Amino acid sequence: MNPGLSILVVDDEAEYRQLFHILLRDAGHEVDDAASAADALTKLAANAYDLVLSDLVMPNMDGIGLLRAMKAMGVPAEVIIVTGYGSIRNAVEAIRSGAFSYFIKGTDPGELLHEIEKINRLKQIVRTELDLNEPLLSASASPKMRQVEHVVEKVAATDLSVLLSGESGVGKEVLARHVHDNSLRKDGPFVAINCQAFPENLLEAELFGYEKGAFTGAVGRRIGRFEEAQGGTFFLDEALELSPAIQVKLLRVLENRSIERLGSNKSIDIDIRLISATNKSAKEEIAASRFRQDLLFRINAVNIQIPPLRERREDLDMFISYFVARFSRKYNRAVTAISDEASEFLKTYPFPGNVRELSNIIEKLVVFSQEGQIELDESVVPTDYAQPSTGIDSRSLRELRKETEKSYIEKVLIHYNYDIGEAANHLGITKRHLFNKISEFGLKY
Ligand SMILES: Nc1ncnc2c1ncn2[C@@H]1O[C@H](COP(=O)(O)OP(=O)(O)OP(=O)(O)O)[C@@H](O)[C@H]1O
Repeated sequence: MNPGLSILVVDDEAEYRQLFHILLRDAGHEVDDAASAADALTKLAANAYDLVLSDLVMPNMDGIGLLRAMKAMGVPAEVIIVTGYGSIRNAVEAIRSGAFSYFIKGTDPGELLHEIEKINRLKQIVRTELDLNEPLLSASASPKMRQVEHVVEKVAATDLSVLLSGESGVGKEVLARHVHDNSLRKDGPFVAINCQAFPENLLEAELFGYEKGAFTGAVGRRIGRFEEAQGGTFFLDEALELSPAIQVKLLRVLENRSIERLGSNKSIDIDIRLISATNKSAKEEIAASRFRQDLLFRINAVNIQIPPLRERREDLDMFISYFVARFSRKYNRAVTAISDEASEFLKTYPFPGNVRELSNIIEKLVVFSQEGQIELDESVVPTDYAQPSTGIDSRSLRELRKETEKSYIEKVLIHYNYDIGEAANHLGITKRHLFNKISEFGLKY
């Protein structure tokens, strides 16, 4: 449950002020009220509110006037307009003037609370004061991840070798850097190499370096990665992919704590801490004789298994908030809400690509966000997750969905005589979402 918002209720009728006051206070929000737009502007100048819930029809300045005055003053609070006149024109005007949402007096107050909860979801990001320059590695709600954090805390400051196992994208490299940053070697270098990225002959030269003339093309001396990592941490990604020949050489390095550059017999002492990563099962690689048991002992003093994201769904909310905040900042987008559809997708999608995939998806959703709201954009949803079309023609799934949606929404609107509340209810979406669809599809109302 998110902590409450600070809300200013603006209504010229005392009875409604009181009603909303009680409703919102009971839902855990902090409530203040004002009897006119002028009164509200005075309060807004003196206090910070997250949300203004304003009546539309008031003497002197009405709700839309208040909204415009707030925008002109640069008040950042969201606005929900309340009216007893459930006409769509007022609602559309309020939304066009920048209101977050619209509520019709006398309809289900649960819907109002639901809209407020949407605003609240993202306000938490600002409140949690996440350090967006740092990865999210503590305060996990998942017992499996807490165990990982516990082990990392214990071993970071030692020189023990660590093998990080886990699927692609779970954050093995992120964790390796974290171990380094919390080790006694933190002022030394962190040198990462992906074993799969190099063909075998090049990998050896890359790791050990070479002297001029060591092989054709070795036109000058080159320091290898082991040497570059002197005094720091050496991160060997995809370590179980190493060829048998390189495995023997690595074993020798770890046993002797020294290397020789290619083309030289001079031994150079090496002071590194080794962290390796793999998405394979060490047990299987050993059983299939693809990896040496003696080398595994050396690289695996401590084994840390990072669970896939689908096994730590408790952390999804935290990651969603973190990435939304991070990409909002990166693209300078003031995201204030996630639509129900987008939220539902993010909470149910299995994320086979783990944290990397979640991060990529949220980055695109933030880029596509409109009016501060993240909507579920079909082009962002992985294709194997989208529903397939029934007939085959030249239309993309996206076009087909749009057409089907447009004609269905039109039918529902006609059926309910353009009563937005009823139509939205029937469609199972919010009024705001329906307004967006009406304007997106250019529907008449
Ligand atoms: N805890 C985290 N906090 C923030 N971002 C994270 C975290 N874990 C993973 N990421 C994001 O996911 C991406 C993938 O992370 P990383 O490269 O560490 O995964 P990996 O397990 O090493 O993947 P691979 O096996 O494919 O190399 C990173 O670029 C980062 O953006």
